[in-house]
Order: sequence, then C-alpha cells, then structure tokens
Amino acid sequence: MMLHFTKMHGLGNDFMVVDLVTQRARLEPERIRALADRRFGIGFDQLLLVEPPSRPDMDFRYRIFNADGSEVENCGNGARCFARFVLDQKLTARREIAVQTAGGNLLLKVADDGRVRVDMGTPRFAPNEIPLTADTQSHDYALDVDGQTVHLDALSMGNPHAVLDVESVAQAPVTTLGPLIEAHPRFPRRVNVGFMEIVSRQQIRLRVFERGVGETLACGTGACAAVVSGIRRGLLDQHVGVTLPGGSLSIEWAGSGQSVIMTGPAERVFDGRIAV
Ligand SMILES: N[C@H](CCC[C@H](N)C(=O)O)C(=O)O
Repeated sequence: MMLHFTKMHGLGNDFMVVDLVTQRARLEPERIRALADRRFGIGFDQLLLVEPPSRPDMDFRYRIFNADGSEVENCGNGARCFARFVLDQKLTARREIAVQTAGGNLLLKVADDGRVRVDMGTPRFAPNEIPLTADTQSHDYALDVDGQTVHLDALSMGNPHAVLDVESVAQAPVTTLGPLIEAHPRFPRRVNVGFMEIVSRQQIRLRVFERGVGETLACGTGACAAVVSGIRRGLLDQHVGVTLPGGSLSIEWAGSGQSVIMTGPAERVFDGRIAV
C-alpha cells in the first residue's frame, strides 16, 4: 500500500509525520529503521504517528518513534510540528490542541506567526520516574563512565534526560561521552544526554546526544530539561533562551509543580508517499 507522509522539522530536528486518522498502516521497528535511513530511506530523527484520541477530552494522540525504531514518551520539537501538521491537513481547525502522548498530555497553542507554544507538563525528579538507579534523589549524580567519574543532573520530561554542565558546547565531548552515558546501565531505559553551557542567567547554549538517534540539531525536551536543571540549581532565571545548533527556543519554568512552557517554530519541507 502507498502511505502519504509529510517531512517536517523543528530547528533541524526532522520528522516523518503520518496521518493515521484518515489512513491505516502498521509500521514495525525494522521498517521504521529502514525508513529513517538517510540514504536508503526517507531519513528522519523521529517518526510521528497522528492518531485519534483514546479519551473524549483529548483532540488527538501522537506516537513517537526514534530512528532506531524505539517508541518513546515525548518529543518537544515533534509536538510543534504535530500542531502545524493537523492544522495544515485540516484534521482540526482548533488553534489550541490537546494531545495525548505516552509520556503525558500536552496543550499546544499555534500563534498567528506560526510559532507554537507547548505546555510540556511538569518535570519529574524521583530516580524511579526518570528512571535512574540511585539510592536518593539529587541534582548531582556521580556516574562511573569508562573509569572516569562524570557528574550530571537527571530528570524526566516524560522521557529521560541527563544534563551535564560544560564550559563550551563547541568543545563538549558530545560524540564520545554522549553514547557512553546514553547506554549507561544506571539508566535502565537509556537516556538523552544534554551538554549545557550557561551564557547568562537568561541564556544557554545546548547540544544533545539523543537516545535512539545520536546528536541532533535540536531537542525540545532536552532544552526543557537543561533549563529546569539550571533553574533548580539556582543558575538560571525563570525565562531562558536556548541556543541549539539548529536555532533557538524559548523555555519558561516557574518552579516545582509547575509546567514547563516551550515556544518555537515548526516547518513543513515536502509531502510524499511511500510503499509500506
Ligand atoms: N530521542 C528522544 C525522543 C525525541 C526528543 C526530541 N527530538 C525532542 O524534540 O524532544 C527520546 O528517546 O526520548
């Protein structure tokens, strides 16, 4: 069968987006990996499947799969592209959209200028909610990584994030340390690894080695996790600009028990169809 899709990106974090409201398809992990291949397939960081909701108070459900075929709980850049997609496809006319994900429910608002504001829910810090093997909750975990001790913060934005402070993202060991932490045994479901350079109390630079993908040009949940980590350690103010290799996001967090608010762009690149 032929499956229609739209290629989209949020600051260069790119997606294959599929409407499974008006189409039917079942994509196994092996097929997702093949479609994600940037030479033999379409090429993407994540696959986003748009489905009808399973609850009457929600407008849609959206499922997220990394390029390695693993299904995950949340995707910030994907949420913005999802909102743009359902409006462009006329699957809704609402500019405020409630969507279910495996990691929790999100509220999306599409502005007239096309930027999307996402209520990303509240961060979670308990080790068993990240998940992270640890005796007590902290914002400074010491991990033995290949014989060296690495200090990091860790939290959940629905999906797991580790946050490391670095002097300079340009010199950060993203490609060497990133995969070692991503697969570290103390993160039983693996982890996304953010390398944060604090520029001021209102500005950071960030690079992210994403679970199931590798380094991406941007990571929305990673930007949320880094800002939350900086705020809770007293290093950042409530509203922070995050500069990633693919562009900038605005992140706000008013503190414990409050939602993280992310605002940024979402772009369509092309429509296509592929045999599945
Ligand atoms: N790699 C992530 C999912 C995608 C997150 C990212 N693309 C974003 O914008 O939040 C994980 O395994 O949890």
